[in-house]
Amino acid sequence: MSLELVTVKNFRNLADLSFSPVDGVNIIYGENGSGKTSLLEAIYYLSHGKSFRTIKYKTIIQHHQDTFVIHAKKRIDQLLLPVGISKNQAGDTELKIQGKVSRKIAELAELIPVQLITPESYALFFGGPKERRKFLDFGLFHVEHHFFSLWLSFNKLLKQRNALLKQKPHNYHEQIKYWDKEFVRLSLEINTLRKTYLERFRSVFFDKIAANLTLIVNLEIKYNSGWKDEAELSELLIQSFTRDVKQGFTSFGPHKADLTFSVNDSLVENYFSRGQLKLLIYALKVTQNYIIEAETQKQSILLIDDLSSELSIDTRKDVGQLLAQCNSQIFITAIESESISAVLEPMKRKLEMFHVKHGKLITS
Ligand SMILES: Nc1ncnc2c1ncn2[C@@H]1O[C@H](COP(=O)(O)OP(=O)(O)OP(=O)(O)O)[C@@H](O)[C@H]1O
Repeated sequence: MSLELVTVKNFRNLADLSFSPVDGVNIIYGENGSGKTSLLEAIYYLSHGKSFRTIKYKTIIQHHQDTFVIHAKKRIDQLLLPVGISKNQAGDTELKIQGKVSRKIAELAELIPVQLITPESYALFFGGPKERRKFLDFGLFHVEHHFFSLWLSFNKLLKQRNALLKQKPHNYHEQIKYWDKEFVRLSLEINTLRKTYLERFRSVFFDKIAANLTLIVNLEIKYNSGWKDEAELSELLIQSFTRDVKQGFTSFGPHKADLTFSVNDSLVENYFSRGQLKLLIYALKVTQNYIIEAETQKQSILLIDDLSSELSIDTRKDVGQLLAQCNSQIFITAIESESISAVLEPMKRKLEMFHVKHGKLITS
């Protein structure tokens, strides 16, 4: 179920790199600027159709080249499924799954669940609610088939509602009332799926993945929708109507929900040290992958950029214990491979080291 062969062409400083990762832990090490993060970025791009570093695709295409290509073979039972994505300077994207052109990145995303941990992952706590909704919905996207189409329908409706608001209607008229019935119905469905998923998430997180972490004593994970039921959301839409018209957007609904992580009534970002926050990020992402793997039989991928930064040896061991609990194919970057030996100790997985230098793999 893992990625077995990855080829990256004209992607940042990776002119033409091919490697065969193992179904276990893949360490990508090398000097600053050698191309380690670019390699993770390429794997991420293959699943998400976008970079985690920039929205400007032209900065990704190698200088003086027209098109980048990322290609991989994904094992599904006995089958080796070729998947690929390319993008050129004109902005044309081509996705291919088993030789057939696909128009939907969601198809690739569904096939290859890729999660990422970087030094910027603190955004889960310090960033806005959007980051936390994205985290929750990533899990739902993979385990709840119905969720994606529901989310697309909701977003279409939200756009229509906002367009209506921008026409500055004078009162809460029939047409809006009509749209709002559907808006409330979809909101309710999304909320129910999120809450059910979060219940499952909490039980896996507290009872299994993070059960031995002293860090999580008194940790609370809460979903705040901003309303409790159909009647309350309907009422809030009416009450906030004048304000919504002024703003030109809808202020209540699942697009405004948030997750909070707190300890003793303090948000973790105001309470935990950076090392503790990082450990919590690992625990949350491993939980997510564990659930995806348990419920879909798909193997997920965990990309970890610069693992050793800000983590003491003991915390690295804790990270190793956490990582040992999921079956994900793992890619870890480090400047020196020795810096992560404490992480690797508790993991009884196949291990392979890849040394990157000036955008190329060095066989040592
Ligand atoms: N479009 C591009 N074309 C060619 N080279 C690029 C392009 N974009 C970035 N680079 C170069 O790619 C190199 C690899 O960067 P990358 O971030 O992958 O390095 P890294 O090994 O992760 O380094 P660090 O350990 O410092 O994080 C950098 O030297 C960067 O200048």
